[in-house]
Amino acid sequence: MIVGILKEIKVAEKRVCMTPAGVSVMVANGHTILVEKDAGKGSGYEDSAYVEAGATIIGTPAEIYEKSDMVMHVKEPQPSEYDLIRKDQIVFTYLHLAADEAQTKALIKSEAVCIAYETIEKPDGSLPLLVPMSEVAGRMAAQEGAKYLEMPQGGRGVLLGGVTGVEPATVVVIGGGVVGINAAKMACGLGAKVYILDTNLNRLRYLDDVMPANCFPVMSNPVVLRELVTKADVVIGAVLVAGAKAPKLLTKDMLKDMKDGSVVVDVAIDQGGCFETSKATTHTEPTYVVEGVIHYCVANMPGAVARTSTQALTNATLPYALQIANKGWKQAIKDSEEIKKGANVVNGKVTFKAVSEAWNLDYTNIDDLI
Ligand SMILES: NC(=O)C1=CN([C@@H]2O[C@H](COP(=O)(O)OP(=O)(O)OC[C@H]3O[C@@H](n4cnc5c(N)ncnc54)[C@H](O)[C@@H]3O)[C@@H](O)[C@H]2O)C=CC1
Ligand SMILES: CC(=O)C(=O)O
Ligand SMILES: [Mg+2]
Repeated sequence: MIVGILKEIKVAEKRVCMTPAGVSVMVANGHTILVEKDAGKGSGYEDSAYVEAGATIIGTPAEIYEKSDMVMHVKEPQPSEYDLIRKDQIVFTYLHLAADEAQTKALIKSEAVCIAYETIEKPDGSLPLLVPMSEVAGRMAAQEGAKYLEMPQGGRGVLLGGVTGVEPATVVVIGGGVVGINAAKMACGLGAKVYILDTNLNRLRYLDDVMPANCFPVMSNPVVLRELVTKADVVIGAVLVAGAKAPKLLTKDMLKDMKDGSVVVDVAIDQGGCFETSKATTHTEPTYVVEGVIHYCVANMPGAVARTSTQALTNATLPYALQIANKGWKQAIKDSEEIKKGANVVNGKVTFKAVSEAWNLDYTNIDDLI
């Protein structure tokens, strides 16, 4: 198969979807790999490293779309690419369609086969291609919270860990999955008092077992949330209902009761955000203020630590890219329930239920298309 590795064009996005090491594995499996010029530069991989791994360097995204059977990205295709996507072409990347109606419609129109990293799901319910970036974003969320609490950044001037004789900051993490546990680990490590909320009792039991003594796992409900956010210096939004729009848990009304100069980090913004006042921001302008509360809502947080993220992402995506390239998309889906769950829009049909529900579109079972 001819596989195209596109350069990221989202604002300040420096990741690339495959390292040269990943390319060498694809080439060893008999695939032709086209890499857009300078695709790896932001992550520290020169074109020469890709050539050494057996790839061909291509000058423009248009040429990659024209020549490839499968195109790969990190972030969702941007509007400038919509018309380049071809019928029957495989598009394999993060899509987050339940938060993006325009992209959903563009992918339907393209009649391409769009497989989303973030909805590929293992039998135990885990999301193997989301996990590495959730680890990164969770860890970063604690760092961003600490940073924006500093006064030069507009924060209320509280040190996350406090010091001898002075109370530490209070951090509330909503959602105790991969993002949540990673955010909580970092905040706990810095000495903050951390509440982590989830609706899944088994998950709370697990958190209770593994987290340190300054972490308090709590059953999530609106009453508890309202009470905790009034005490919070940092609130981190980390909930997910796979592939669906995030529920709005922190309301504008609750926000009014928060302390001025406190910080909210909505990691779930890629699925539309779990705070009522969230709107997506970029690394060049990451924050804005509502009701005196600093909002950080960057939808591609791992892009800021591209070197780490690119390696972690390739480690996870490569085995799936390989299966799709080796077998073709139909056979790969027939053989793998995990990849089947990744199918979001196929040949003009929406094949992921939560996406069809988000935009009131007809749903087609993928089994009818393979
Ligand atoms: N902004 C960014 O750069 C990035 C964003 N993300 C996003 O972060 C979000 C979280 O991802 P993961 O941690 O990997 O998901 P996950 O599936 O590991 O964890 C989500 C957790 O939320 C809990 N949950 C669901 N509904 C809830 C509710 N109403 N109240 C409290 N908890 C609830 C679930 O029980 C689960 O434990 C996703 O939207 C993901 O796409 C991930 C990576 C990067
Ligand atoms: C998961 C995601 O949205 C990201 O890594 O950018
Ligand atoms: Mg206020």
